Amino acid sequence: MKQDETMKVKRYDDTNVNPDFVAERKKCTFNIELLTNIIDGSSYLTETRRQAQLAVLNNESFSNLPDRYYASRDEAYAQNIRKSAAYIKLLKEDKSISRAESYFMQCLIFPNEVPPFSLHTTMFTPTFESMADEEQKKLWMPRIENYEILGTYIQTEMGHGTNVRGLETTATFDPSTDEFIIHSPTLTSIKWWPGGLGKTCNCAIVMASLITNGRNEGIHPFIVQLRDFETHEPLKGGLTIGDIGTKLGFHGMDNGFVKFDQFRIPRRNMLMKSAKVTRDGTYQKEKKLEKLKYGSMVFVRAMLVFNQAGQGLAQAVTIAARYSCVRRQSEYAPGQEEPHIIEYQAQQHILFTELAASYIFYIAGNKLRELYFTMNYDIQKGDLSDLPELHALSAGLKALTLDEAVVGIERCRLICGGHGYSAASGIPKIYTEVVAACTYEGVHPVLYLQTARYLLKVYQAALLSSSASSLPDNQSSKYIFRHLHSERPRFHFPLSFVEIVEAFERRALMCIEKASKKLDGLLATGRPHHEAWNYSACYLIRAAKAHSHVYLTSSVHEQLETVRQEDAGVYTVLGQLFELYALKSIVDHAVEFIESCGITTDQINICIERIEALLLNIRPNVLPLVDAFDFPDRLLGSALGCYDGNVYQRLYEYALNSPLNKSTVNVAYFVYYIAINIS
Ligand SMILES: CCCCCCCCCC/C=C\CCCCCCCC(=O)SCCNC(=O)CCNC(=O)[C@H](O)C(C)(C)COP(=O)(O)OP(=O)(O)OC[C@H]1O[C@@H](n2cnc3c(N)ncnc32)[C@H](O)[C@@H]1OP(=O)(O)O
Ligand SMILES: Cc1cc2nc3c(=O)[nH]c(=O)nc-3n(C[C@H](O)[C@H](O)[C@H](O)COP(=O)(O)OP(=O)(O)OC[C@H]3O[C@@H](n4cnc5c(N)ncnc54)[C@H](O)[C@@H]3O)c2cc1C
Repeated sequence: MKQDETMKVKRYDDTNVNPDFVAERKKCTFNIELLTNIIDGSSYLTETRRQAQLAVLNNESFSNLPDRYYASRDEAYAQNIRKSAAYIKLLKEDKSISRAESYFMQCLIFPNEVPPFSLHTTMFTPTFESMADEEQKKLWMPRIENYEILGTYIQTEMGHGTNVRGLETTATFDPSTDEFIIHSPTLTSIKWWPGGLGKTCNCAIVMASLITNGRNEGIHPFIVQLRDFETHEPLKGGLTIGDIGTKLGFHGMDNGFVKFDQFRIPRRNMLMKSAKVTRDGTYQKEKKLEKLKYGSMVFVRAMLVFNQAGQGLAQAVTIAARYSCVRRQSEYAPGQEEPHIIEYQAQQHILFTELAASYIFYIAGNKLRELYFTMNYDIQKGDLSDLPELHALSAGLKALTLDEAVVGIERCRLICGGHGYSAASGIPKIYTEVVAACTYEGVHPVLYLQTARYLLKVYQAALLSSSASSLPDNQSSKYIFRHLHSERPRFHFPLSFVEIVEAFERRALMCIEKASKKLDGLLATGRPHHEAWNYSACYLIRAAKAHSHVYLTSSVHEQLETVRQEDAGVYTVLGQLFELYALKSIVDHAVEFIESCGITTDQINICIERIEALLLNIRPNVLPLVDAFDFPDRLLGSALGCYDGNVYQRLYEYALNSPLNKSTVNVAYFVYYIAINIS
């Protein structure tokens, strides 16, 4: 990105800060900037992010409506399109903007929004790049890269989302014209949900069952032009396209539907890297590359851990923490001034455990992102050996972190009392965006079961081997081999960090063993595999969750070991957060830890006591710990969570701006009440 020295503005306005915040910030015991670097991934990424954010803040084309929470759906969509056009123009003009910079810019231009063109970058382009052959890339990529083609990813249908093999849309090869005919044969086969499909995108990757020479060869990707490049009208020849209507959130996004009625596309619009149909209709495929077609789902799932679970929860926590340091309520000691609500242990327990979780998801999410890019490099070159690991890890972690994050966001809203329920708090918006990610890219029971499927395979392999040497070091399931044939250690309380990681591993191994036994037991009674699998689901899901917890604790522990060499202050606070998250999880799943680690209920009680001690340790650093997330006020969009802590003034301004306050007597009240009473 072109650097502009003149645009260096002060990040935070330190004038007019609530005096309570000034006092809170003075208690800080660690170097905030270092922690920010860890959250971002490096000091370089922190600087990159800040520059990108400044560029957005200083560009008027990216400004929001006076108040985003009062926008109707039409206005929200129009605003997103206006900002998208300015953003895409900028990306086209300044080719030096890197992928990371554009990502950071996008987050701030569209705070807590998935904008209509986002499917173009997150799914359409990656799927095309991964599934098209070289000739197709040469032909299409220049127009995809310069946004002349704006694409979405069309997979889900009204009747099928999870069961991808059950999709009904067909792509039948017609050798007489060298074309595929895309068709929606039933009401339930209408494509439903794709982001940006309703009004915005002009092209799409469409997943459909390929039929040639009378044989159904299964689901394949096709690139399909949907709209005229000049007029933007839907193409003639058999397309009915529209928006699917209002949802829980995503108001600025045109999730859409499309019904294909014998719509024709050239044969070469089938993406032909791993499979192809020749001119005479012969189908050929390279079996080993078959699973590449699921690749973009793996990508987005891996990114959602830091992007939605980590960042979403961290934003809600920032808002709740700042508000808790401003809000005073209830008489703590007779005759004394009301304390800030942060002083109540009940408040601290919720707030600090969610603060800890947000750090864990952020840091583990960053590690997963790095792992994804490392492994995907080989995968794209045709070595798919790491794909099962990456798929299992991204599916389980997407599910676990988002499951925990949405509960955490809601808990943050609740501890803000009545003002948490106001849109002005910013938390309802965060919730509706993050909870969508629990559905898109795969519902969680299904994803956990995918992870469990992989774990059982690893477990079977471990039973047959006594060493882990056959598994590469980056395999998160290596502990299964390591612990299967080794003695369980005696755990000492309070647990050391190393013991914490081993406790999570032992618990996961036990859950995997139990799931395997359950499945084998049902199979032994003569049940068919699919039935035995179905009635083992509760065990299998527990195993997948426990395994995902292993990745969270072990990857953050690895990060802690690095930090230990660098800075004692940051190591201490990060260690407290790590311990708090881990101990709370142990207490929440006490039965599993007691059984797998040979620990006692008394030792669980030691964990409970230790949690209370950690709340006291964390208390002085609470504002600095959320400041370290470094969220600009514009990103949070919250009257309760602003950096300066001037909560009440902002709430009042928000209310004064309510469209209902434009008149003193509302027209509807006049027409339906006063007028009727008069007549
Ligand atoms: C710093 C800068 C960085 C840049 C950051 C970018 C940030 C991006 C952030 C993004 C944020 C927001 C964007 C959001 C946009 C919204 C997008 C929404 C899009 C969608 O929702 S698209 C539709 C998604 N649909 C689904 O997810 C469907 C879910 N269903 C499944 O996945 C199915 O369960 C299924 C896995 C497909 C089952 O199919 P099937 O029955 O055929 O498969 P089996 O169970 O028999 O398994 C077969 C075999 O394949 C393996 N496998 C399954 N899935 C995958 C996979 N994804 N990858 C690899 N392998 C897979 C499975 O394990 C089996 O293997 P085996 O036979 O055991 O060897
Ligand atoms: C905001 C949003 C954006 C989206 N964007 C896109 C997009 O851009 N492109 C696109 O193609 N799709 C998109 N989707 C669709 C999304 O991917 C699907 O909704 C999702 O994969 C779930 O499929 P489904 O809705 O058919 O649920 P179903 O598959 O019907 O599942 C319903 C429930 O049944 C249970 N269930 C189903 N199957 C199983 C099983 N095998 N084992 C155990 N339990 C099961 C689960 O509890 C599940 O929650 C989007 C969805 C949303 C909400």
